Amino acid sequence: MLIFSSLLVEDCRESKTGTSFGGEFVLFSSLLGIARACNEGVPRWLNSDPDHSGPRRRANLPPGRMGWPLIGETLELIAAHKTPNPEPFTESRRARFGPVFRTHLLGKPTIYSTDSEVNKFVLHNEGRLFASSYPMSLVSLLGKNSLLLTHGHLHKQLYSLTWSFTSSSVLRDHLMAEVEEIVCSTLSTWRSSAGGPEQKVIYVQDEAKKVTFNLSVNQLLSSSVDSEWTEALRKEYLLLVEGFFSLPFNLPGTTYGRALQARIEIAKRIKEVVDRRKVLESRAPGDYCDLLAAFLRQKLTDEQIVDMVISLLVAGYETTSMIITLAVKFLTDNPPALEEIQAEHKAIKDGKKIGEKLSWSDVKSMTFTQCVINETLRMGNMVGGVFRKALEDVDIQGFTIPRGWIVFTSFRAVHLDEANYVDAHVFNPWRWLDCNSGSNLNFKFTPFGGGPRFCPGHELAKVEISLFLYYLTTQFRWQAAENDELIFFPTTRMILGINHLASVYPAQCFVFINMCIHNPLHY
Ligand code: HEM
Repeated sequence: MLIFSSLLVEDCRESKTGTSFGGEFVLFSSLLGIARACNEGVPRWLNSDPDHSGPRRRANLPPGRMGWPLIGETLELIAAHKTPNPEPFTESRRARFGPVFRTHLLGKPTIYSTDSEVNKFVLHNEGRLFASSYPMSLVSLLGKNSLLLTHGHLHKQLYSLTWSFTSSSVLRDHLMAEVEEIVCSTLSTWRSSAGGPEQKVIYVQDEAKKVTFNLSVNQLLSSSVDSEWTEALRKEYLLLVEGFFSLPFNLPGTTYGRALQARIEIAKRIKEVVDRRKVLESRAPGDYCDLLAAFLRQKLTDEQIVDMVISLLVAGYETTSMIITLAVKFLTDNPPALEEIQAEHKAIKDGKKIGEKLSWSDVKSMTFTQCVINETLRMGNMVGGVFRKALEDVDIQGFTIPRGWIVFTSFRAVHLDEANYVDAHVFNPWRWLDCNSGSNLNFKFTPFGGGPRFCPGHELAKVEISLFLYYLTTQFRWQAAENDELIFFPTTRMILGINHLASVYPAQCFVFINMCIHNPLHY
């Protein structure tokens, strides 16, 4: 899956809100000997048109500007997304050129679409007119057999395998109990051990990440690994993810070099689990029912298994944990919404015996919770859009997208367009009451993408978020301890890391840094 941030640019999170760029990228730009060159009127060798679109095709291009040679408008894009308000990048171009414009991003000439109809057309034609496209750094780190990178028959096989492990029935019969257990055990560590009033710092983003990572590992490898193994893998995995946002220079000490090393280590660890499992399966076939068992049954090679495990961890980890974190933030900032979700959860809890777990129908009955999740997905835009490559010249809305060009389908622009949502920048979960399923709305709501690559984990993600919010609101009360803001590069995240200070009172409360929690309410 492509997040805006899966780029070839160096991450420089240390600068948090600044618009400076990492050393590798600055070096890269200097090497290019930057000279501003708009598409019109530059010498041919400077005109960054690697596909050499002929005059006919160029005449039909959507309007726009290509920015600097080779790096195009990448710096402007990143600078905008390192602020809490990246919209001007898109809005200024949309106002000047219309909803579909050309630009040059991440080394490629790009058609940038803020139009839901164009997005729909592009995503539905995956594999025919367009193919998903990822930067080189990501390809090497994920591995060529990753579900996100495969095409054709292999993609279909791996996709339906993944889908079969996240379907409603699997969720209802198996996965939900696992999610519940992991959420409850994570939240139980927040409680005051002494039982008296005390203050405690809770890092909600980290806590959410523990939940989603542990769950993914469980789902993939089940009981074949213990918590120590999982934590060691998570550390390597964090290094790997850093590499997604770096220049693909495999030099010692670079982010990308460290990420490649981490990938080798992760592959070794996963391979050990696979070898152990093969022995166990040969002694007692059919004892396991996780994804690894399914991969082995389908006779995937070790290399394919490693790539699949890595890509599934990538796809579900940061996306879901960040939406959990954002949902807590939006609720904290909106007391009426918080009260309503608390009331919904309390009504469910009141109908339960002490310690009784949630049922599938309980989750399905959480109407307002689903509204909160939809609104968080719309405003949070964890996946701001996806990149596709045109496999041939494609004519659409009177324009031609030349073969080899990239199309960026911006979900973010559609989700925050006033023409699609009244007061689009206001968190208003009630807007979903009339259309709770949030199913696509004719491509005006696509947090999980669309077409043949529609997110196979969308239901699982919603269950994880619902359960986290349920146990949070029924066990704790909280208040914001300090303000924080969202930025969108290299991924959607809080500037301060959305760390929450929890002030814990005996059976009553928790507070966070940034947003906070109050107390365990007897559960
Ligand atoms: C809130 C959480 C999530 C969001 C916002 C999200 C969003 C997306 C989006 C937009 C895509 C489409 C990418 C494209 O078209 O290129 C996608 C694909 C994918 N997602 Fe998710 N996702 C989430 C959670 C999960 C989870 C929990 C899993 C775990 C199974 C998962 C697994 C995948 C996979 C494997 C793909 C690739 C499908 C393909 O390329 O065929 N996602 N996701």
